[in-house]
Formats: sequence, structure tokens, C-alpha cells
Amino acid sequence: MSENVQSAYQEEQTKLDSVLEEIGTQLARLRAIPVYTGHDFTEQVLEAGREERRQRLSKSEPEPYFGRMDFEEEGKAPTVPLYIGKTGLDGRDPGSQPIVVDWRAPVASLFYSFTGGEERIEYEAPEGWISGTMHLKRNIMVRKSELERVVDTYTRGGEEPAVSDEFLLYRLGENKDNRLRDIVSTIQAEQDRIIRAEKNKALIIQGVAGSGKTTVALHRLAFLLYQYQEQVSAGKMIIFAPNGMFLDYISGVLPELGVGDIQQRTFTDWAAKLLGVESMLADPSETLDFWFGRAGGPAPDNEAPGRFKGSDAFRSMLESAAAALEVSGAPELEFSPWEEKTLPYETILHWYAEEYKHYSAAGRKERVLARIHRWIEMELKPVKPETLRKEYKKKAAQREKAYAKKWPDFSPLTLYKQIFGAAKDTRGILPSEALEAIPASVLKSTRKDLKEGRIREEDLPALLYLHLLLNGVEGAERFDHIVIDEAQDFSPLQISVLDRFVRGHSFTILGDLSQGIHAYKGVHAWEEMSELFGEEETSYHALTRSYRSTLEIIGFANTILSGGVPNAIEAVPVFRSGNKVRMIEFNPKMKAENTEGDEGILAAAKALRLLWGREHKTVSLLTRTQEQAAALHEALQSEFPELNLIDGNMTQYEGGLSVLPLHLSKGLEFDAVVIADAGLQNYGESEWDAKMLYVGCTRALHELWVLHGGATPTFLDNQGEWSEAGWPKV
Ligand SMILES: Nc1ncnc2c1ncn2[C@@H]1O[C@H](COP(=O)(O)OP(=O)(O)OP(=O)(O)O)[C@@H](O)[C@H]1O
Repeated sequence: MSENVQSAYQEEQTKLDSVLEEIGTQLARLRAIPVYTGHDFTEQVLEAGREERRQRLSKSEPEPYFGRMDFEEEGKAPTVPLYIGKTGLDGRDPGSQPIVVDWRAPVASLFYSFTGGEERIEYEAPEGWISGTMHLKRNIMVRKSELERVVDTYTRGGEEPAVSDEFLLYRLGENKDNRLRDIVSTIQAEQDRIIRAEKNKALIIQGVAGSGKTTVALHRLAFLLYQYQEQVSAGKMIIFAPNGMFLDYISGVLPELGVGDIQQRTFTDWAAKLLGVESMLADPSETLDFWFGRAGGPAPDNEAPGRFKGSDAFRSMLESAAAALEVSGAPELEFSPWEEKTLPYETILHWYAEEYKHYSAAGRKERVLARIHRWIEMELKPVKPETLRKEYKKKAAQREKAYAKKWPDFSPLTLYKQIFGAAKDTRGILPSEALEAIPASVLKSTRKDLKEGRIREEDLPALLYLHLLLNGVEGAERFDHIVIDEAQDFSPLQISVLDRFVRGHSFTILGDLSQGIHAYKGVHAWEEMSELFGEEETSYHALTRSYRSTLEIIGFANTILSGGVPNAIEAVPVFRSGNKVRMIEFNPKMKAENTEGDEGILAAAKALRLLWGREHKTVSLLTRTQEQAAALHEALQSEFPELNLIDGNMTQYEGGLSVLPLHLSKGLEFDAVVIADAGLQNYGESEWDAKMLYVGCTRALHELWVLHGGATPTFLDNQGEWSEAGWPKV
């Protein structure tokens, strides 16, 4: 240890001791106050404040902070070191310097945005821009209240002018378990800009694999809750992610950041519940099976049902249908509660079309019917004698009921059925030319589904849109912010629908077009989404640095993009070198002697044996189809009883050793990845195949082995210096 490092370490040890002592004292004082359990409201509020503080102090005790910066504010001397942590800690006395500054506080932004070269730096505080000079930026690792590492990433006038990545590399080199983690101590400047971006815009983030999109989005939510405390609440925020297992995988980050109660759902689950159609929903794995169930199956095109049902053209069609139903909403009938009393159709129409025109169709119907009811009551009042009034009242009630039934139900499902000709009464909802725009295969399959009482995931955005058009959105249903992860799998219609459910276009939309393996339903270019908003309402960010994988793995994955995906953005690695990617060939036809499996199974078993023997916490075997995953699981189970078989319905991710179809690995990461068979029998030469293998390869943090039975697609041919062939010498 150099002298400088030693003195820095000592300085930080002294500081840590004093901070821990302070935390201990504050905790002891709070714990000495008896917990209030009475009914006095003011006391209850005070107790809640104390409890929040108790929890905050206990949580921060093991790791009170992770960084220090010595920032000299212009015109304000002397420089006081600021310690930055996951939660802020106030001094004991009101108005005193905070002991630890929350990472989301305005001044803490300097810790992330300062990149070493700037002489004068500034940050935006509530009172305006504050400028000054950075003297020291230091990473401090405290674990279980023990000081573990002190790394100066910038010292003014020091030898190294630029902020070094040593601390980041240390973090990236660690093995990962079954949960995504927070990155507060190493957020990078480009990520910080996204985390702190203003609230009322649709942020579209294109980020290469492993660029931290999911992680950044979660940190952004924590930031928004801190920065806009008065305007947003956790209960009014939602994250949409692709499946239950992925939700489980990311579920630890927000609590780790001290944030609870944010809804984390799949779009399907949320939409089906809101529409009350859960029981009609076809098993989503049917669609996955169709696209991913057969090696060498068709690549998706614009006629794929999901693409069409998410398109702008279909949206216009839905709007026309809803408008037609709305116009023809009030039945062309007068209403007569008893003989010689009538309410003319023109009056009813006037109420419906003029007086209540600002309400949704369903809202107008409700109001008109309520008004008719009031009208009946008024008309009944003067009727005499009493017996006659009673007779009229009874008659009116029956007729009122019968009349209400003549109104359309304004149910999105009924209208949807009418559009596809799957309802008895189509009411001429759409002119026949409009229907011709629906691809014949889509029309046929959807009509069949609807007639049989079944809807699919791809129908949900349209049904929700009709729900919005016919019923509007209740204020209480609106979110303060929506995060959409893996947004390349969302359709423009889905985004339009969600836009009605969020205040001020407050979206974080993140994805990677190079990972667009659900191209049968998602967007093919971000413009499809950004066009939905005004220029002022969106902001586009690109993340090109990849933090997950080693240099070799990223180099290898980039060759897949350059060879197989036109115009793809290649990832820039953080310089972290590891082993080369292994390309291991086996003979797909030869059955190995004296074994139950074939060469592919033997190769997979050998790969797992070698990799699981190393210090990895998570190793996965990725297959082309679910069936192949199940077969490998069956064959390998006796040797690897801990091997988990993952399928699309899982809601928990266990980590450890897993076998799963490649498409389900999206969003996850593993210390080591084995592609079970990248041969031509599984992957063709299409862009879609290249994207699939790109997704699979970029799941690996430290090691990637690509097994292949015979020849591979040509985009796997030119890996330059990134790979070597054959098994490692052991
Ligand atoms: N600034 C950072 N410091 C430390 N680790 C980071 C940082 N940014 C990202 N990571 C790590 O990189 C990995 C990838 O992050 P994440 O899964 O959020 O990326 P992604 O862009 O959503 O990936 P993909 O699209 O490939 O699923 C995670 O292990 C995350 O912890």
C-alpha cells in the first residue's frame, strides 16, 4: 500500500468510526422512545416519522455510504467533504450538515456526472445553478460496517487526471446470483443523465445488450419518487416487463433502493384484469410455441397477427368502429312510460349527442338513462289518484327496463366481435372496404377465436383501446409514471393506449432493436413509437456501452450483429478481459456408444461439468426450443440434480444451474452461458435467427461456450480474435 493510499484508508476508517457511532447514538435514542400505539392522530404521525427513521438508520448501518467528494462551492469556503449513500442521514441538530447525502440529491449528481477533465462544474439545485471545483472523488466500499476498499478516482492536481474505472471493473468482475442488483455506487454519467431526466416526457432509450437499461429504469423510479415527492407516489407507478420470471429477477432492486409499492406487472396480466377477460385468455405459451417451438420456422412479417393488431392502420379502424357505434348509440325510438306520455326520440338524441357530448359513450348512456328516470319521476308526481299513479309507476319501471336494453352495451368485447364479424349483430359497424384491410388469415383466425370465446395477448391492446374510446379513463386509473422494459416487443398501439393511462406522457421506454426477437408483435424502428408523441414530448437516448460481459464476449456478439443484422448498433465494451469464447463442434448425427444420449447431450453435459466446477453462481444452457430444453433436462438430470428446467409460465427465478429455451433468457444474465446447439439445424441465416443468437450470447457475464452440431449460420463465421475452437485443455 502506498503512503497516500494508506493515509486515505486511515482517514476513512476514522470517518467511518465516527459515522457508525453517530448512527448508533441516534438509533439508541429512537429506540428508547416507547412505540406509540394509541389513537391520537398527531402522535401517530410522529410515531410513523420515528419508525421511518429507525428503519432508515438500521438499513444504512452496514453500508452507510459508498462515495465521497470534496466539492468547493464557488464563493463558499472551506470545502467540506460530502459522503454519498443510498439513503441520506441528517445530523442530530436541525440545520446541521447532513452526515450522508442521498444519492438522488441534486448535489450528488456531480458524483456521477464529473468525468475528471472539467475545471469548473455545476449542478442544478432548487435555488438555481451552483458551480464550483472538484478536489477529490473517492469510492469507498463498506460491507457489514467494515471498511473494505478505498479508491480515489480523481484527485485534483494528482497524477491521473481522468476518473479511472477501477472500482467499476471490480464490481463488474463479481459473480451474479439470481437477482439484479442496484448500481448506485457506480452509475455512469450517460446512465445518470437518463435517471435524472425530467419527468414529463416520453423517454425512449435504445441500449445495447447489457448497457444497464433495466437497472437504470429502476433507479430512475427511485429518483422520481425522491425528486417529485409532492407529485408522484409509488402506488401510482408501474413497470411492465415481459414475464413473471423476469419480474422476480428484478424484484430486489427497488426495495434495495428503499422504494416499495411500485407495481411490477406484465402488460397481459394488467390489461386482462382491467378488462375483466382473464378467463377468456388463451395460454400465451401457444403464441411462443408457434414462433419459437420449431427450429427453422417462419420469420415474422408485417402480416403476423400481432404486428397487424398493433399497427396504426388497425388503430384507425378501431377509432372508426367506436365512432360509428357512438353516433348510432341512442336507439332511434321514442320512450313512452305509459300510454299518452312520450319522450320524443329527438329530445333523447339531443341529450345524448349535445348536452352530454363531453362524456364517453358509456358515460352518456348512463346519464341519459338517469335523466329519463328523473323525467319519469317528475311526470308521475301530478298523476292522480294514487292508485293510477301506482299503476303508471309499475308500468314505467317495466318499460324503462325494456328501453334500456335497446341501447348498445358499449362493451369493448362486443364491439371487437362486431368488427371481426364474430357477433350476431354487426350493426354495419365498419364498411366492407375497411374490413378488407385486415389480412385474410388474421380475420379468419380471430373470428374463430372470438366465436369460441377466446382472446389472445395480441388482442388486448385493441380491446383496451376500445375500452378507452367507449368508456374513457377514470382519474384514479391514471399512473404518475410508466416504465416499459423490453419495449421493442411492444406495438405502437400498446404505447398509444398506455399514453392515455399516464399523466403528462411520463414514460421510460427502454429496449434494444437488436434483441427484437418478438418481431411478430413489436416495433422494427423506434420511430414507430416516437411518432406517437410530439417532438417536445419525447427525448431519445442511446446507451452503447455494455457493462455486463467481457471484452471477448461483446466482441463475439458484435460479429453476429455485423454479419447478420443490418444497421445494428454494436456494443462498446468496458475494458474487462476474460477467456475467449469457445466454439465447440460435435457430430449431430453420431450416437455415442454406450450412452442414452447423442453427442449433443454428451457435449452439453461436459460443458456443464467443466463450467459448473468453476467459481460460477449461475450457469445456463440455452436451447432453441422448449422441447429441446425439456429433453436435455431429462437427459442431464441424473448427473446434475440441481439443474432447473425453466418454462414460460414460471414466476420465480432460482439462479444456479438452468436449462431454458433461448427466448426465455431475454433480460436475464448468467456468469456462464452454453448455447446448446448453434448448428444450422436450429438457426437459419435470417436476421431473426441472428438476433436470437445475439440475445443468447449477450446473457453471459464471464464465459460463453457455443456448442454446434456441424455447420453454423454464416454470421457466426468471422469471430476474429474473440474465440477459439474446441474444449479447454484441462
Ligand atoms: N454502472 C454500472 N455499474 C455496475 N454494473 C452495471 C452498471 N450498469 C449496468 N451494470 C450491470 O450490467 C448488467 C446489465 O444490466 P441490465 O440487465 O440492466 O442491462 P440491460 O441493458 O437491461 O440488458 P439486456 O437488454 O441485455 O437485458 C447488470 O449486471 C448490471 O448490474
